[in-house]
Amino acid sequence: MNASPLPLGIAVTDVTVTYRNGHTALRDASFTVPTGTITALVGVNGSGKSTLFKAIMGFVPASKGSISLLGMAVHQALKRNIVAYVPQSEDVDWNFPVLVEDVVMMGRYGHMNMLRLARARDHAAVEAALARVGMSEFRKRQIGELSGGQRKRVFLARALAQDARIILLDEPFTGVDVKTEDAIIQLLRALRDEGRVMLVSTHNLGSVPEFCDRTVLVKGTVLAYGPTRETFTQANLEKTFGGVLRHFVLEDAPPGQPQAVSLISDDERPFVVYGTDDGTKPAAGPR
Ligand SMILES: Nc1ncnc2c1ncn2[C@@H]1O[C@H](COP(=O)(O)OP(=O)(O)OP(=O)(O)O)[C@@H](O)[C@H]1O
Repeated sequence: MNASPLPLGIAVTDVTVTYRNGHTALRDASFTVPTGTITALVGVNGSGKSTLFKAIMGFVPASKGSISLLGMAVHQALKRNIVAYVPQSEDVDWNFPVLVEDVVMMGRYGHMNMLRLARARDHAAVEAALARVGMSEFRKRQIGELSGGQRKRVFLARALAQDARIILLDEPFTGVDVKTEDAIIQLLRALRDEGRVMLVSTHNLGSVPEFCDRTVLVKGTVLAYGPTRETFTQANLEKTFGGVLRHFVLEDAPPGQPQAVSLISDDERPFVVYGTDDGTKPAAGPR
């Protein structure tokens, strides 16, 4: 007998979000994310990525459409601690005096009673989460005393302490060195292999084909979504980024090298598209 299929990790259907000032940041956005995947959320500044995260977290209401998380409505999923949000650095007050271990303990709040008294299992979860992101020795540090990469790891540890099945990461690589980025990617892969869902907004286009199974392209709505191989194409990226995409074509390569190379760069790591063997035009998609 076949096992019944797992519910979709995230299903967003025809979602429109209008802020109180009347600005519609997302219109009729639809996409799905299966469980056990890392999905990139890609788009220019102001295209609606954070708005999508806020709608998934129930911070802003959708004026139209529906969102389901592991088959549950958002409010049910939040109640069951299924979803965690790792915020953009700019959204955090780093001057707030709080220790690293206290930030990670916040991930346990949903598992505690109203008095928020941490029990042995909460301390154990915090310890395990800090160890997993390599931050155990920083547990007594003030959060404001950490580097950008260390801060990201602490917020990821908070999501792990929560044992969230769906983790939303808002630009986790901004201000992070390549070594830390690689360490975060390794961790995300391990979490994917445990069957969790990671939705990651990023401007590091070059890293997307490397570690994201799927991609959602956003520009005030969802333009395209699906396996990265099919979605993350030069044509789709041009639609998504329009004039702001820096697109260089390097030609006249030496013999034996790809005959044309396009560098598509939004911000940080560029996305490299190698040319066809006859050297006439760049092939879309990573190699
Ligand atoms: N609270 C708000 N009230 C009104 N408009 C908002 C609000 N928050 C965001 N917006 C607007 O909604 C649009 C989408 O913003 P959003 O923050 O979702 O973009 P983003 O894709 O996350 O951008 P970035 O890459 O810069 O983080 C923008 O035009 C923004 O100015």
